[in-house]
Amino acid sequence: MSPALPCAAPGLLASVATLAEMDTAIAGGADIVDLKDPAQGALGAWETAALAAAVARWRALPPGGPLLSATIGDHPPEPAALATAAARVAASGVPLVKIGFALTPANGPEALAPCLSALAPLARTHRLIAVLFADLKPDLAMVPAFASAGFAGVMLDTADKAAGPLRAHLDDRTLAAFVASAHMRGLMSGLAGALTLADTAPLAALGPDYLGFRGALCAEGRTGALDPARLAALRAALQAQAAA
Ligand SMILES: O=C[C@H](O)COP(=O)(O)O
Repeated sequence: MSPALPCAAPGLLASVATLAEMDTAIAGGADIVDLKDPAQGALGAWETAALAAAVARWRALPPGGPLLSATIGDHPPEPAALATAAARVAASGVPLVKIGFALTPANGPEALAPCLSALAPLARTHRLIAVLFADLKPDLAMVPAFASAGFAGVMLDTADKAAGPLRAHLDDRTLAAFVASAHMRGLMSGLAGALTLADTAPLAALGPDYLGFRGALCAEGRTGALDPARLAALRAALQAQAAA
């Protein structure tokens, strides 16, 4: 079974661009604080010094606080590129490292195998989360390969934030199958991709461990500032799912 987050409804992953936003996300009850620079792309990465500062701040929190994740940047599905970027982020001490695999029907399993081989040493020492992009139409039958490679979790997101939200690319039945496939293999599962408040109930019903948000947290688009009121509304919506 999945190393699920400590709540019945999905946890709330909040992507943050700065240390100040990290504090806001913690105060607002995020279950996973996700260090990501949205101005640098779908999985834009933080600089090394800022990552170190965030990890130090997270380690100083009292017990029972959120998990911490970080993205490694947008890279092609090439072994050296992914392994180098993932190693840099993992070296910061961040407990969850999110690695995007820009896989399409055309470059699926053939591209994935060498990437997973290159990441295997890191997967033995760190908790890696594979991110697949719904708008690239990846073959979701690849989920078991991440479990075999020692990953801790898989999530779906979108690469092109102008191309519509997650559920415009994959229907709920497919998303449910993705979540179930992850859980059958002991992988944490996450769903994201331009999600809004209206997505929380239908996606919570599919049983993922967490839902991820950036754009919905910002009043002026995902590269704008994180708005505590928007975070509070999403937090309340997920809590309502837990109570339902
Ligand atoms: O990991 C989650 C992402 O930050 C989601 O970003 P988004 O809501 O802008 O698509």
